[in-house]
Amino acid sequence: MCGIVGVVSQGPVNQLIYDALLLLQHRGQDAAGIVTQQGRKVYMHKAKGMVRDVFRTRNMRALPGNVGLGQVRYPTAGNAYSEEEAQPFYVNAPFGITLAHNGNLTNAQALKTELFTADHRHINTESDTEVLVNVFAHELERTTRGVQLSPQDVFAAVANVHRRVRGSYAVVALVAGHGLVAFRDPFGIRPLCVGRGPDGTVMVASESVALEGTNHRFERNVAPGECVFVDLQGKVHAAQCAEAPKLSPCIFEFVYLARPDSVLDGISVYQARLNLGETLAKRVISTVPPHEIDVVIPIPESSRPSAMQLAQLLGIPYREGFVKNRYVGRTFIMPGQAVRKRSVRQKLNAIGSEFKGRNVLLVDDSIVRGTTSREIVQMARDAGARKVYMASAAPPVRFPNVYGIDMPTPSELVAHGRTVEQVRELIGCDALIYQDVDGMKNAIGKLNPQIDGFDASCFDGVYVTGDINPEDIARINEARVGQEDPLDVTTSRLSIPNPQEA
Ligand SMILES: O=P(O)(O)OC[C@H]1O[C@H](OP(=O)(O)OP(=O)(O)O)[C@H](O)[C@@H]1O
Ligand SMILES: NC(=O)CC[C@H](N)C(=O)O
Ligand SMILES: [Mg+2]
Repeated sequence: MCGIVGVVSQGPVNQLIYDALLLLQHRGQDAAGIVTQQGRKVYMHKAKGMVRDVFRTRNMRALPGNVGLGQVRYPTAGNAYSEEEAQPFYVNAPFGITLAHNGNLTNAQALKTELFTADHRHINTESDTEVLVNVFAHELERTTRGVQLSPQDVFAAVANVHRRVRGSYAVVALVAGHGLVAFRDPFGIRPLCVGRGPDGTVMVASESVALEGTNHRFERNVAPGECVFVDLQGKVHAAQCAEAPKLSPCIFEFVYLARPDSVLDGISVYQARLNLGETLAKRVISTVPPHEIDVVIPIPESSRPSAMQLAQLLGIPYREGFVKNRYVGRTFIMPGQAVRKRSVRQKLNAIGSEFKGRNVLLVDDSIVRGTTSREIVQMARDAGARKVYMASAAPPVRFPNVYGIDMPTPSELVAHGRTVEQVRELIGCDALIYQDVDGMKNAIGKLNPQIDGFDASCFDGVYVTGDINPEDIARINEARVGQEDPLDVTTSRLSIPNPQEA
């Protein structure tokens, strides 16, 4: 996942894009970039780092114009440490196109070969986004007659993109001198919505929080497969460009990725997490009698709504036992296991009095590599807890994700090939309670009956695009180079020993 935003206004947009990116920072912490357009000239600044570090005053001054887009990156393809793979990407023909992408193409390698042999286009990085911008540019070149670009030309090009590209992609692109293009893959795996400001400014963004926080009224979601073209006057043109669109958003957005104050595809992320807490409470009761739990403690940040609801239903006090260092970012989306592990201890610290002599139930939204839970259980014990129970508001993560979450290797996942009891042993807690897959789907799905289903592939191994096999997963993993922390002196990717190998 990454955060993307695009804006068409009648006044300067650099600060507005910056503000929107700050509101989307939780979706990507590794690199950030902004592109603006004045006349036919395009201005760009992108670099590695968080939004606040990437854009200094001098960079902001060098981003003039009333139209633009931006991105915060969480790398899932290519080289995490490479500045040149930060987004947006630029190609000069046709018209001058810049593009930012949230998602992951599953046929990027095949497309790269095809782009070279059939379309005579050179791809200079390992980024799947560079592949995507070149496919879009090539298709736009083919569908456009003359120097004027009509919305129909754009829609025809996007329809061809859908035919060639596989995987997940929510996209914003700027066609210099013409306008802003936004589209979503035919399954709507990654989110994208449109809003409008009081002065008529049109904004397209990954999450509604970016609209709300910059004083734009949410108007609608971009439908799966749909393309929205906003011309330079702010007029919105839209068309369905996919042959068989089906709304199947990624369920992990609701579990962890998105901000709780966002509403994605008609579902409040906060309400989704409350509902997960409710169904999890029922599972806790059947494993640990509530009278054996003295206190429910969330693992900040994302698990809070689920933990709160669970505690209320069980009638057990909810307490804040861990304090989060607000200057450390999200650990899961950091590249490299060593940096993630270090960060858990830097990020969370226990308040001893909440643990001493108590039986505690720790609640997290999800357990993926097990980095957080293993450290946290130990911290609870060190702080004097008598019994440490652990509950996860999501089911075990057993399968790789190929749609824009950086977990492509099964062996990285603590629950892959292990029973719940084996995971419990590894994490070191006294009982481990997981949500079940149907419970999760129902808890979230009932909030919008119009959703056709979810991509829940990391939980159930069913990939909505229907075309993923083990070779694809291996290839996608290979395409993900340089994700290890350069400071990491250990050789192993996962520091948790595999009991089957022991
Ligand atoms: O099993 P793991 O591999 O450790 O991954 C799961 C953990 O990572 C995330 O937290 P993170 O610190 O990224 O963000 P948060 O502050 O939003 O909870 C998530 O909320 C879990 O706590
Ligand atoms: N997480 C994402 O959406 C990543 C986008 C793109 N695949 C990249 O690696 O830059
Ligand atoms: Mg967390």
